[in-house]
Amino acid sequence: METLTDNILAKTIRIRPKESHKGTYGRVCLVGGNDHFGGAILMATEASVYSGAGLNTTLTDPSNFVSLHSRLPEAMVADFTNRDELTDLVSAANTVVVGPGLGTDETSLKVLQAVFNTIAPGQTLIVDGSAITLISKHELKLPQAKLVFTPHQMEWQRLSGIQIADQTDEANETVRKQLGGIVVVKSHQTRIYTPTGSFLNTAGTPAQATGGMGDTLAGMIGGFTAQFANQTNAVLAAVYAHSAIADELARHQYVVLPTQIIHELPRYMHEHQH
Ligand SMILES: NC(=O)C1=CN([C@@H]2O[C@H](COP(=O)(O)OP(=O)(O)OC[C@H]3O[C@@H](n4cnc5c(N)ncnc54)[C@H](O)[C@@H]3O)[C@@H](O)[C@H]2O)[C@@H](O)CC1
Ligand SMILES: Nc1ncnc2c1ncn2[C@@H]1O[C@H](COP(=O)(O)OP(=O)(O)O)[C@@H](O)[C@H]1O
Ligand SMILES: [Mg+2]
Repeated sequence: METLTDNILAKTIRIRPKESHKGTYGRVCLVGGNDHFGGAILMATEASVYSGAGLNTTLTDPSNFVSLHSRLPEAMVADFTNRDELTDLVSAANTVVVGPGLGTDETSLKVLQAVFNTIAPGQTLIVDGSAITLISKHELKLPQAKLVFTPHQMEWQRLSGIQIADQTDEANETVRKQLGGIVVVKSHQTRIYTPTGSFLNTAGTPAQATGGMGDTLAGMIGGFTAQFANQTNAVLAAVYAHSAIADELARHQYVVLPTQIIHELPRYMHEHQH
């Protein structure tokens, strides 16, 4: 198991070429946010926008449209129950993030199945939060795509069947192989399992233990994978940056809010571009 350091940022965050435009930096489609968990998809979307993804569209419950637009005019919105719009927007994306605040009811399940039926093998699909719980509950068949799962330990227990106390590297890696793709098992020391090796994130702080912190990471992984070519490095860099920014803020703060991490992203990425 390799420990992540800021080397991963230098390997990943590129100085932007002059000759470029929003299309150069990827399209992200974020799917989630029911009528109770609007904040989750708002934070995920804000994290993707502030990570620098060129175009961001959020498929959510219409009750979240006004709050999303008033906070984040950069993002586009659409109703996640509109099947035609979902198909068009998911198909057009480089990266799709599904799950933050999606919920686990009948509508949530239909939305997730629509995403799974639309996604293509060349696209990156970040599977977070409620989407992980739904897959576990309904034993859903996974689509062909570049899959990135971002469970916390309880969600990983549901998805993998491995009890939290038994989540050893060996057991986690065995299930990752069965699932395919990358698995980010989030905890106070997040572990990332990839086809090319396993990584330990020793950055991060208990000041991060607050709702929305994982939704924010999912959006960052969305923004990083959409604009940086090496998908594994993009995931690793997002995990590291999320915690390293929190560590900076926690030097002077008892608690670090997800939105505070998001707002530091443009400055932090500027300092670490190569
Ligand atoms: N503002 C919002 O709208 C928020 C919405 N959220 C959404 O709420 C939905 C449910 O997610 P939750 O994670 O709250 O609920 P879950 O029921 O999936 O998991 C939470 C449970 O797991 C336990 N647990 C064990 N180990 C853990 C670990 N290492 N990290 C975190 N929890 C651990 C917790 O104690 C808790 O009982 C998701 O879709 C999520 O995106 C949450 O992110 C909270 C904020
Ligand atoms: N004590 C801690 N130390 C370091 N990181 C933490 C700690 N507690 C939580 N985190 C981080 O916060 C995030 C929580 O994710 P998650 O539980 O999915 O949050 P939510 O679903 O509420 O957005 C993960 O990235 C996790 O690593
Ligand atoms: Mg979560």
